[in-house]
Amino acid sequence: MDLINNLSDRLLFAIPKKGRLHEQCITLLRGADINFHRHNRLDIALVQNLPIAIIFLPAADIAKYVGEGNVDLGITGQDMVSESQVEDKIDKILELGFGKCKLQVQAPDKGGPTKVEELVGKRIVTSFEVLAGRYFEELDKKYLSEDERNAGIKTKIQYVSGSVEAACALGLADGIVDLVESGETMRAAGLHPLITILHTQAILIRNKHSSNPSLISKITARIKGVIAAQKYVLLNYNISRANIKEATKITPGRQAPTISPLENGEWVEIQSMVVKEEVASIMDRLEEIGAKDILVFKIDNCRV
Ligand SMILES: Nc1ncnc2c1ncn2[C@@H]1O[C@H](COP(=O)(O)OP(=O)(O)OP(=O)(O)O)[C@@H](O)[C@H]1O
Ligand SMILES: O=P(O)(O)OC[C@H]1O[C@H](OP(=O)(O)OP(=O)(O)O)[C@H](O)[C@@H]1O
Repeated sequence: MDLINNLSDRLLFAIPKKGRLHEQCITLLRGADINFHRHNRLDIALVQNLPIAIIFLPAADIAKYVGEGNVDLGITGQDMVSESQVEDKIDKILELGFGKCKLQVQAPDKGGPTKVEELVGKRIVTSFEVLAGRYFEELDKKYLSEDERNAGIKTKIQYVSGSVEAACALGLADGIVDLVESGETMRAAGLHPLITILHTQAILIRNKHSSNPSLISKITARIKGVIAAQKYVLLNYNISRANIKEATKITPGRQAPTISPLENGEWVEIQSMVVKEEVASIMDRLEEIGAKDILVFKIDNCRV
């Protein structure tokens, strides 16, 4: 198939071709019924049921491509958007709730600094040279004297593309700036955090001037539905009429709970969406007020 000639009428939607965000992006698109087949090693896949082409790119490049308008829509980390300095060229459509982590300044446990200002004038290694550079430029202004600055002293930021955590052990750096989620990689490298520069998660972005806003709205609504379905479960239980007020305080629902009478007249059935992470404690509280037959249902997809 002539892929390139097939792209002209399609909305171009970039997702990370590998790495931390890749699998979740694929799951999200599948859940949104955006169907495509990626041929072996090809970085472009045509969507079969919508006029969209999925473009597989390094997460680090997606913000730049969307910002420049080479692609219309993309999923990448907020960190990549800030690092690429394209915030004025893109619209952030939606936070996606995965890829959550922090960009932190880190230093060696043994003999390393305990405060970030101790790194001023020293060597920092990072893949985030813009964000790290901006952060330490401010610290330099604050903590270096005018004489020191006039003498050309400043914190040195060196870019590496990966394995940033090895830099201190290799003698290349006094501190690093890198992403931390569980902290396992940091601890394994004998490092500790000094300060958080940025909180990040995966986001859906569009170019400010991208065409086909109605298709973008449709994709956004579908993705929102998948995210909400992952976040909520449906709770169903029976409760005596006397306890309806108390029960609806515990499960108010998104708009309001659905309350249906049971045949015996004294009891009702209540149905309500609840946040998945809170379901166990909500069930405990419902039991305490006498709820029976509490059932939890997974939501496959929804529009809220
Ligand atoms: N440990 C993590 N936990 C959650 N999200 C992360 C983590 N590490 C990175 N991310 C998010 O995923 C994005 C891509 O990071 P990743 O390390 O996968 O990038 P990559 O360098 O393109 O991939 P690779 O390391 O395979 O070359 C980051 O910009 C960040 O938003
Ligand atoms: O706090 P943790 O849960 O240990 O995660 C942090 C690690 O995850 C990312 O790297 P990744 O594993 O994606 O590989 P990379 O070094 O190739 O970017 C990041 O660069 C850290 O190294």
